[in-house]
Amino acid sequence: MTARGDQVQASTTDQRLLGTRSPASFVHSDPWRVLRIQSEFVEGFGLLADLPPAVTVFGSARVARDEPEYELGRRLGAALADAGYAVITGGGPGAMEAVNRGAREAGGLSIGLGIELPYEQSLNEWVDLGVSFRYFFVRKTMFVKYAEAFVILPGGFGTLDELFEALTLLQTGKVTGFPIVLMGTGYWAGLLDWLRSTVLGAARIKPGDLDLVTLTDDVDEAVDVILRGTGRGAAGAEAAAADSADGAVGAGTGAAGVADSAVDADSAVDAGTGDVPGFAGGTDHTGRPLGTEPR
Ligand SMILES: C/C(=C\CNc1ncnc2c1ncn2[C@@H]1O[C@H](COP(=O)(O)O)[C@@H](O)[C@H]1O)CO
Repeated sequence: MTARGDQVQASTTDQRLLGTRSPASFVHSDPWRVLRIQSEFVEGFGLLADLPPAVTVFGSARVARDEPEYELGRRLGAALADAGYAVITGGGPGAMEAVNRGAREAGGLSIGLGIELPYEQSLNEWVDLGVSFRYFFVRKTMFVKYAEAFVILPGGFGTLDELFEALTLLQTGKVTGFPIVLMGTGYWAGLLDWLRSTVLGAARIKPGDLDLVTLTDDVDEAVDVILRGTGRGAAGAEAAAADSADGAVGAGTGAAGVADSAVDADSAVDAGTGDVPGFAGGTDHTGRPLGTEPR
C-alpha cells in the first residue's frame, strides 16, 4: 500500500497495535470469529493429517448402554478396526461411544471429533485421539476429509443431517468412490420408502441416487462394502479386478477420491504400515493433552 499527503496516517500500525487496548467486545465481532474458524481448521488439519485409512461412523447420542444398538455400534467399531481402519465418531455418548469403545477394545485407533454444546459435554472415555470444535461446519469438513467411507447407525436430527450431507456430497460429485452404509434395515425402511415413493416419485432425485447407499444389518457386509468401495484388502482388489474387466468406473468402485481441489491427493495416509507418526494438539481418553511424541 502507498499513502501520500493527506492519506498518511498519524500513527503506524505497530503503534496502534501496541499502544491501544481494544474493547473486549472486539472478540465477539465477525472478523475475530474468522480467526477462530481458521484456527479450528488449522487444529483439525494438524491433528488428523497423518491418520491411517479411516471410516467415520454417525449415530444417535441417545442410545443406552444396554440397548442392542449399543452392541451393534461396538461390534462395528471392532470390525472396522480388525479391517485396518481407524474409526472417527462425534466423540459423544450413545452410538458414538459404542463405536469408539469397539474400536479401542479391538486394538484400533479410536478418534472423536466433539462439538461444543450449550451444556457441558466431554469426549467419551473410549476416544484415544480427540478434539472438540466450536463450529459444526468445521467439524463436518474433518469427518469427510479424513475418512474414506461413512457408516450411519440409527439416529435423530444430528444423524439425519450427517446422512443427508453425505448423500448431497456424493450426488453432486464433491466426493467420489465414497461408500455410505446405512445400518438398521428396520429403522431406515420408512425413510427409504418415502424417498422412493415421494421424493423420487416427484422427480426431485434421480433413480440412481438411491443406489448411493447400502442398507444392511450385517457388520461384516458393511465392512466388505467399504473395503470393496475403497479398493482395499482382498475384497477391494477383487472389486478393482472386476471393474477393470468391465471397463467400469463409477461411484463405489476403485479407490476413494475427493473431487475437491481443496483436499490433498496425498493426504499423508500411511496405508502400508497403518502407523500414526505423531500427533500434537489433541487429548487422550483421560482428557490430557497429547504431546508431540510419536504414538
Ligand atoms: C444429546 C446428548 C448429547 C449430545 N452430544 C453430542 N456429542 C457429539 N456429537 C453429537 C452430539 N449430539 C449430536 N451429535 C452429532 O450428531 C449425531 C447424533 O445426533 P442425534 O440427533 O443424536 O442422532 C452424531 O453423529 C454426532 O456427530 C445426550 O447426552
